[in-house]
Amino acid sequence: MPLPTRVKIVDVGPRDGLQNEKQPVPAAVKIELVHRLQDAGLKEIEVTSYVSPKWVPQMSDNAEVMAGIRRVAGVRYSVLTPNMQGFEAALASRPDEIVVFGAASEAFSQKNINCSIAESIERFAPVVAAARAQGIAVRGAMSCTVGCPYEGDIAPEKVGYLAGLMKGVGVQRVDVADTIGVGTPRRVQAAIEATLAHYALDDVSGHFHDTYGQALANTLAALELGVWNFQSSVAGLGGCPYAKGATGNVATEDLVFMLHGMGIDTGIDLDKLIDAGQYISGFLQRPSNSRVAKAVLAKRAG
Ligand SMILES: CC(C)(COP(=O)([O-])OP(=O)([O-])OC[C@H]1O[C@@H](n2cnc3c(N)ncnc32)[C@H](O)[C@@H]1OP(=O)([O-])[O-])[C@@H](O)C(=O)NCCC(=O)NCCSC(=O)C[C@@](C)(O)CC(=O)[O-]
Repeated sequence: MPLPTRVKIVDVGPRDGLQNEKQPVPAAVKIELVHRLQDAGLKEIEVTSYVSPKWVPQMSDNAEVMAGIRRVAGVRYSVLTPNMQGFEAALASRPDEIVVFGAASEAFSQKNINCSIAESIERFAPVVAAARAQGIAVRGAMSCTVGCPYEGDIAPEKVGYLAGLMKGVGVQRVDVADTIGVGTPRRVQAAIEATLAHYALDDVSGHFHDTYGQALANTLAALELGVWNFQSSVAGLGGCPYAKGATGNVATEDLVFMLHGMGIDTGIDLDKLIDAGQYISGFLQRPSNSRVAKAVLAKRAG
């Protein structure tokens, strides 16, 4: 399969990147981050989540953040909605896309959303139907498609099973997420292939955390299968509250550098993206996790 010539990136930094942050991040900072990402050319941004503020306090300003962003035509703003309560709350903020999120691991499903895989699908079904009736796109995040912090290795069959359930309730596209970053290229390909039994190539994206330094290799493995949608996090921000020790997604800067180096178009201005990463890293008072950002900043400093 020839490699794709263009790639679409969803920056999940404002949501996945910040949800686990212990220090309060004011809504104004999150809004500014979204603005800087869109100014850098991102066409899809995962802004926030409508989940329980007791479970994920950092996202409790969801409505304020969504109300504060300056929308740009052609940019898709997505939010996570695990159930009807979240969807109804999100509706007022007019997201372009909602994300239901399930797991290929029973244990992770219980820890993350307090229900079994089967129950999660029952919760998603009315959310998906309501969103589609309102003309809102629906994405499904599939966590732990390679490994789970509680169950260990996850077989591709479990990924295929979840993808089939997502498809069955009308989820339009799905993310193959390596939540704890233990995936290696061939195992990630197996998870993607299991998903491709239910979804077309154009509707499958890769979401790779970089905990074990495998995320770019896994991206290349996904590109080899023809996947051209990916999620990443500016400055490599992030981690999941229910996956201890898991670090952030692959840094968007590193992903863009690799893709541009391979002649694959992303529509993103790397310098502006690095500035966006510097903005949030400056606020958090720690260096960016992006190796590319570190290298470029050192070069800029002369
Ligand atoms: C899913 C729930 C809400 C179920 O939580 P639950 O306790 O089973 O829900 P419940 O229906 O029994 O309600 C209990 C309480 O939660 C409230 N509640 C119920 N629903 C909502 C809602 N939508 N928004 C706000 N509040 C809500 C509800 O009002 C009630 O409040 P109380 O009466 O006790 O004051 C809970 O488990 C939760 O919020 N979990 C957090 C999940 C989360 O955000 N995880 C991180 C994101 S997933 C991720 O990072 C992985 C991903 C996507 O990036 C891909 C990857 O890398 O793997």
